[in-house]
Amino acid sequence: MTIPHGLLPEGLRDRLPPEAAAQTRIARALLDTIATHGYDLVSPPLVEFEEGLTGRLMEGRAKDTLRFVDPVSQRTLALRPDITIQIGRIASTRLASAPRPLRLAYGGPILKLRASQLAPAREIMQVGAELIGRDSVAAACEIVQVAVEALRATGVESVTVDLTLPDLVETLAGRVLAVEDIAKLKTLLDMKDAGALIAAGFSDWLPLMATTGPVTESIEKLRAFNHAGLLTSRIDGIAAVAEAIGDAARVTIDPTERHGFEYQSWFGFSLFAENISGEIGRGGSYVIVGPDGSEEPATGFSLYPDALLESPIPANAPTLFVPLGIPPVLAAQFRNEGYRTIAALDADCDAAKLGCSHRLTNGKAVLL
Ligand SMILES: N[C@@H](Cc1c[nH]c[nH+]1)C(=O)O
Repeated sequence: MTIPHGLLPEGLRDRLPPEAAAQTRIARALLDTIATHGYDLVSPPLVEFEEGLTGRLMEGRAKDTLRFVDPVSQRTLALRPDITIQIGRIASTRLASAPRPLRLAYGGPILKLRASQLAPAREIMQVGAELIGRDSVAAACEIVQVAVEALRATGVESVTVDLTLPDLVETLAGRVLAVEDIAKLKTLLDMKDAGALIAAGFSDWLPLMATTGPVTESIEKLRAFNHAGLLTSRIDGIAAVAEAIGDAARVTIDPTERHGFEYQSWFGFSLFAENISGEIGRGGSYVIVGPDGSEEPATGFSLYPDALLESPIPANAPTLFVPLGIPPVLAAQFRNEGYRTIAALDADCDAAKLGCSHRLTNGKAVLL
């Protein structure tokens, strides 16, 4: 069957005006804000050797990676499903001797093998920052603050940060439950199904489900669930992060949320905004495994700015039609003043049809 002209594979699409411009503008605003906090931009390739990418991923993400055989190297290559993994590779190899903490930023497309009904796009933009060499409370505070500030710089007003403790169940149950039971308990907690939890003999864990909610109450409830003080450092940690966020965002806690946190350790967070459906980003602490098996702590976040394109796209700058025969310096003057200019190339060019708001007439910008 021949593929109709112009058809793209499922989950892939063109971004047209004005959406493409809005996407670039948002990514730039995010990266500019991240850069002001001392994060240096790196730009890893779209494709790498499969082992390099999937070897560093937990199972969930590895399954979601698109691979192909490269006719040149005869090796299996993979398209990156997450730039954080590439940053880990760079930090543990080429930048292994750079001073720590190392602050790196990135932005570019990632690709997922499968789209879902809720997330139909397979190619999405990812912009983020990774703080390498630390997974302390101070690192968590910085990372969340930079993420919130970057989002706000794009014009998003009310941000919600949902804090989570990705390794909470292991920490609490590691010594009392068998590995299979831990896996079962985690699945039931993920489903937030109280009945099933009781039926499976995990009723002791019910109060944990009720700890989800606004930060102050949630921390109190978590402290009450803090058996043998196993959670003290974690609870103190998220309380400190919540305080550091202050009024910049609404803070909630969902201590058992693990979806999307396959490799994060003691600390994780998701970002949401008013009027935007779904998550806009997430982050947390994790471990980078080096080529010799050595481990280095890190903390970071990734934002998915495509979600922000749902909000109204601001209009273009005023666009000035420059008729035939106008000296180029005159048009340049108007560009310096903030106009976009569209130059007539021949007599067929029509200002209105080309979307201009003004026409250059007698040396002045006149509204069409
Ligand atoms: N890359 C992760 C988020 C993250 C960045 N750094 C640590 N965690 C994700 O997109 O889910």
